[in-house]
Amino acid sequence: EDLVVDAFVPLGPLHGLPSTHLLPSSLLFQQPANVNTDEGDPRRPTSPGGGGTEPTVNVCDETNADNWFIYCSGPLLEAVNVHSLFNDSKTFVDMPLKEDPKYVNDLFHEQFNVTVDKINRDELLDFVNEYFSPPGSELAPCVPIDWHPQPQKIMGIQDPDLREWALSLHGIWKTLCKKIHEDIEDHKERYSLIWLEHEFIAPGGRFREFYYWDAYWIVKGLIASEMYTTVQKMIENLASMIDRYGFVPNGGRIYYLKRSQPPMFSAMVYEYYESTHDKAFVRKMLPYMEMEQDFWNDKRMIDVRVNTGNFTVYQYRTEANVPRPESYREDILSAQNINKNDRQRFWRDIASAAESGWDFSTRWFKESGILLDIETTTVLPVDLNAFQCWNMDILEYLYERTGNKTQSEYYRNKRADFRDTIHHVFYNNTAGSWFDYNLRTKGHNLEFYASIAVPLFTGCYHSLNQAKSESLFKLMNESGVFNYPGGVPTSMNANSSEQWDFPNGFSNLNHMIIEGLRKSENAQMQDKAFKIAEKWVFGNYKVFAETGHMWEKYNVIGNVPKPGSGGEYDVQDGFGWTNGVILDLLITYNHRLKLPDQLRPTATPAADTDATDRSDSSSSDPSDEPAPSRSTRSVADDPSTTSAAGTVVSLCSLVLLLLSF
Ligand SMILES: OC[C@H]1O[C@H](O[C@H]2O[C@H](CO)[C@@H](O)[C@H](O)[C@H]2O)[C@H](O)[C@@H](O)[C@@H]1O
Repeated sequence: EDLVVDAFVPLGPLHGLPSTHLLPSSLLFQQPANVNTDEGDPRRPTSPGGGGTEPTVNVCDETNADNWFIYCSGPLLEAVNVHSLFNDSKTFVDMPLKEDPKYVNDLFHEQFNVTVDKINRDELLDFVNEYFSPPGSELAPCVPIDWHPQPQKIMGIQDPDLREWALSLHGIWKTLCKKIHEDIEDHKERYSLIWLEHEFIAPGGRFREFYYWDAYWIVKGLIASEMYTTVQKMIENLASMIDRYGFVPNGGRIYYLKRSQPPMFSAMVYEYYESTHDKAFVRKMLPYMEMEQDFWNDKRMIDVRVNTGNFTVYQYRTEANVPRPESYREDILSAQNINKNDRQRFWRDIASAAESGWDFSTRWFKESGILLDIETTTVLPVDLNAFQCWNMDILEYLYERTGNKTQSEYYRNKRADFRDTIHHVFYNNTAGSWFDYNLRTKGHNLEFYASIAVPLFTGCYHSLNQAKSESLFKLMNESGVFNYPGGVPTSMNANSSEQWDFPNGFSNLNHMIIEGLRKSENAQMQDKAFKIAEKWVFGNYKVFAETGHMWEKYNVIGNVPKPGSGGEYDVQDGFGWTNGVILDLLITYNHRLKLPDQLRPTATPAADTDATDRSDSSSSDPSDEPAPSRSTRSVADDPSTTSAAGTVVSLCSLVLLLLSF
């Protein structure tokens, strides 16, 4: 029954699923498009899949957005995805409305008074072109007011070629700077973008809005660029999110309103303070830091019983149990093999993985290692708890700096207790490291994930107990994760084809590992920190020299440099956290980092001599090639809209399928 009446959606390989899929009608709304959004209307949009056992919790609804029926759920969103108007599901939900949402919704219902499968695709595309503007058109480029061509710190980088490169990266802040058009403030209901007063640095590519945890590494880079006012503005933007919503959403769009991302707000305030000693600003931010703590304490804590007692820890767990609008088609397709009664749980675990920032990774999957077996809310994540431990530490420190002894002491005690909790729940004495804890298996996941190094980065262990950090180092060393030419991989799982797995290396994870080792008291670990920094910096440099871009993630294997791949969207360029990490490392090691001669711009390119990794890097799969950077185009011109040829193939498939019944 799933296959009867649908538009056909041939899609590329995704989450290890075969390459052609039909978007199953039984997962979608089974009602004419002619519904309205009034509470009392019995035909009011329900959740896709229906039939679930839980009440539907949409990612945005009438409680937090005036235009939820356009961007978060409903027949129009569904139709755009069923008919595959765009290659990337995120394109449509980022398109501003030209008229009021209710008006456009009513027009849509009038014009398409049929079930979604009967809608004519070309007419739908015309409709979208007529009533929506291109994604990103609500954002203006900007030059941050504190941008100077030659910041002192960057000019202090000793190696001339690395300094030149750092200046280029410093220049990219002007490309990634975004300012929301002023007139949007009076018409917020026409946008999925959440209004922000100040300009900000976006990650880049399809990520046009702010992203929460990305912002921490962007801030590190802005500090290297001596752009303290921009840092302040970015922090103020995030504080305004906490003020309005009680927490920082995953990103700056209304479809992110039911989930957060790793909590780095306090860490950004801390980094800003360490560079500026601006106590007045810290005093202003402390109430927001507290409010954010309330969110994580009230909404994201869970009790766990382990051998040594009962503890309460944090986990990633959103309430939303529907497909993510920015990945609507992907989530519908993935769910077709999930039992109807389990789909809401499945989508909640999907969105909870997105809250972790690790979307997606075998880290959240059962032993089978496939997305269909995702169980994010069964996992107690070591990195989140280590971040929270750091937040308590930062609160203690900043309260002390600003003269509030009582609160400082409160957080000192809280952090000391929580450090013990982390030990009891996450530390595995036999393996000598911290690991995620699984509530189903009642044990640690002993596979390597770069997240096990986060307690080292956040210093969440007794400072006198250096043996703990040394044994983590030993474990990582012995498991071979330091042996790859391009940096440390995210995991050692090579089978998932998810982006947060092998062979991808992410700059934020490599940065945390480097910083954790660098700040240790062990010379061998500090030396390893430098070696990883060299690999990461030189690998990024090579790829930049070759492609002219900084990428969201990198393939760490093989001497032929490559951007990363895998997951549900093309690798993106820009890229906020990548640039931030490189600038920070170039400043941290400004006297030590020396570009190898063969990488110098004047050098003849060296032949690739690495035979071991050649099989991976010489892949002839064209989809393996780095994706070209995207730019904003009108919808009609957008090459990402699916082709007429694709539709003909789809319709042929439909005829064949119907004949087979
Ligand atoms: O559209 C799919 C997902 O994209 C985002 O996740 C990825 O990019 C973010 C921005 O760089 C990054 O913070 C995250 O770690 C990446 O996995 C988004 O955050 C997800 O919520 C979204 O579903």
